[in-house]
Amino acid sequence: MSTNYPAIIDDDPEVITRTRRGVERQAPQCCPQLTRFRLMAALGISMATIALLLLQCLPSPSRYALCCRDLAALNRAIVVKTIEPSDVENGDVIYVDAEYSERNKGGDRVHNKRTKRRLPQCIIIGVRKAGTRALLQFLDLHPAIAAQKQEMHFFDDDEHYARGLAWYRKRMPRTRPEQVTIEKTPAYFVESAVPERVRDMDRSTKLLLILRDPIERAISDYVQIHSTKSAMGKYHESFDELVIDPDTGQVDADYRPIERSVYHKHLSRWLEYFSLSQLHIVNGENLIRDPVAELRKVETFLGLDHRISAESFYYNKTKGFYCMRLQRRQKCLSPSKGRRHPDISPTTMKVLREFFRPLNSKLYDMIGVNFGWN
Ligand SMILES: Nc1ncnc2c1ncn2[C@@H]1O[C@H](COP(=O)(O)OS(=O)(=O)O)[C@@H](OP(=O)(O)O)[C@H]1O
Repeated sequence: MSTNYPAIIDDDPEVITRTRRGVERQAPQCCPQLTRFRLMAALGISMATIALLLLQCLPSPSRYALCCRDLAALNRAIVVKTIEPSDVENGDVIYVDAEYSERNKGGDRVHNKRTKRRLPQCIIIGVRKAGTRALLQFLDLHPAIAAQKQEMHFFDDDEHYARGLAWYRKRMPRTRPEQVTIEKTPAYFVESAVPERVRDMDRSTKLLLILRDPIERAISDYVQIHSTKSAMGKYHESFDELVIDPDTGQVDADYRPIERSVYHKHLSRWLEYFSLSQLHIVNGENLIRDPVAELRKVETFLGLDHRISAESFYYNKTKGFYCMRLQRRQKCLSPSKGRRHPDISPTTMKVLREFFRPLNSKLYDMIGVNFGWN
């Protein structure tokens, strides 16, 4: 059964502007009166809140000191919240309009006594190029989820790991006790030291793994590498050249984009340290087609209420993907997500299908789910 998304299936009028923090997209400034009205309203609400706090401050000197601290925090929050969207920093997200009224879920800026930084109870372990960013951003719509938007590379990078769990914890967002902290680093899935290290942090950690047709994923991986090399002015062979060994005419299983797509091999390492019940596998193709249905399964896995609804999404025709509709702005993933794939020769595709067929069967047997990729 497919989800009923809002009827508006439209493109966004966008202009690109450059800010202190990089490139972002803004809606054209067509309604200055509206902007002025919003500013006045925000000012009015701030003044009223300050007046209320001052009234509470009057009765006792100790409460006066406490209130001054609250007022200072409130002041900082007003400034910070209006100038910077924290998750623009990772370059993976494009804001379609200019308003930064981020939901104050964990009290990231105003430190509520009930919030603190916690180690992640859930980790998106991979797999690279399968939709890990979309999964993280979409889950972050849930009020009981707080995501670290930057990839931490804590468990796969020896230097980071040597800094210890306290270092890692300090990099997590502040959360209330009932919230789930999530981080995503797709490299975790394929790096051999990681499963044991995650188990050593907390054996009850919940793992999310998003998978996609291994051939499509390998092509996407190639496109990512190709675009980095092109940006550096370096020559890069075609996918066909890299993937097929010219001597044997067979798939080069050591080529990294292929090796990373051999899911059953990497997963078996994780299953030495975690039970299958601690792992939820997200279907990457379904997340593109019907995000809400796929996210519902994740909400259930995490033991959370179903709070992410179709109202939070709209289909962006230009991008060809669902984007997020927040309170007063819209947000798509960056252009590096959803790049055009090159044409692959039918011979290469045939060899790849034959290569992956038995490997996919091994994965299906391991997890008891058939993704129907072949
Ligand atoms: N809503 C939405 N918007 C844009 N892109 C989406 C979305 N949902 C899933 N995807 C797919 O995400 C693919 C990129 O995967 P990752 O985010 O895991 O890449 S990365 O490993 O973090 O670089 C990316 O792969 P390519 O299409 O090959 O670029 C997308 O297909």
